[in-house]
Amino acid sequence: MEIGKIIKSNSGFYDVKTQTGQIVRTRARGNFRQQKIKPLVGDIIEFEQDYILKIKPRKNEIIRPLIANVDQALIVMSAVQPTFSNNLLDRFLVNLQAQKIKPLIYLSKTDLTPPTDLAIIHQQLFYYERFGYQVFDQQQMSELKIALSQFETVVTGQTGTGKSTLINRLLPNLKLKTDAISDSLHRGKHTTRLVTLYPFQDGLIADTPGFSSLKFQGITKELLPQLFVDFQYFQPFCKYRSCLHLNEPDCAVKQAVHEQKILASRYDNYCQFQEELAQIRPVYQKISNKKEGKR
Ligand SMILES: Nc1nc2c(ncn2[C@@H]2O[C@H](COP(=O)(O)OP(=O)(O)OP(=O)(O)O)[C@@H](O)[C@H]2O)c(=O)[nH]1
Ligand SMILES: [Zn+2]
Repeated sequence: MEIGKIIKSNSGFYDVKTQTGQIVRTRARGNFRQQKIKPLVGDIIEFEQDYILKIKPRKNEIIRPLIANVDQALIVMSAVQPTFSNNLLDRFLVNLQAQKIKPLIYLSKTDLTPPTDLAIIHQQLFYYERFGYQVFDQQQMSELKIALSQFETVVTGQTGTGKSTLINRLLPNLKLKTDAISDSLHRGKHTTRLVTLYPFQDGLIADTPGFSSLKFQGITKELLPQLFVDFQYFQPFCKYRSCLHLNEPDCAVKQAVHEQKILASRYDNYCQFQEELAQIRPVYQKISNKKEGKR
């Protein structure tokens, strides 16, 4: 029996990276299908003679793309084309943290950005760094490589920000490595979005399809404040323990915004996200009303 990690799947075949770094191809036995369990890219498995015996419990499972056991996500934000958006960045941060995935930030296209615009973006990103987020750009490729070298990382970001460009820089031989299973097989009519984990040093990297919008998943209005890491420093000083930092009196978070200790855009984005969450709430209310009616 051997242990490995699925790095690619196609039509019932799974390419597995073993503990010694070899890539071998396996299949799932019928009993997985009977149990309606589908091995996912990222799964840690026990296998024997080309067959998967057991899938280890997953740390997490993300849907787009379908992938398991993600440690961290590298958010590729372009400075221009598309224009840098702190709103989108905050959206990514909140969503990733809700899924217990550590976010890292990469700023692309700095070479295309006028110096004054770039300075404004750097100033904003400096704020994020102060609150513990790692930020990289083309100047910090070696630091980025270290941050990626031990983990399973998904590269995410808006369409056209430069995810593939970055991955190609990190993995110049990628073309060779993707040949394990022919990519042409992936282009069937009914295929779900398939994903591949590319070995990078002792870690693995996955490219993800670009997003144009990002909806909140599994986030409630009570959880949202906890996902704003900078708010955590001030929250204990709010009058109410359950303060949502909206209309409550004596709110330390709002005071910190006023004193410019919290970036104004962070608070604006927070309020906007709360509004968005409030709009999807009636669905939950309907369900709970029904339940009450039954009692
Ligand atoms: N000048 C410059 N161009 C870049 C940089 N990064 C990406 N590009 C260009 O931006 C365009 C989009 O880059 P991609 O790497 O395809 O972007 P992507 O995020 O993978 O896009 P999707 O696959 O649509 O999600 C390409 O024309 C790249 O050459 C950069 O740092 N500097
Ligand atoms: Zn408050």
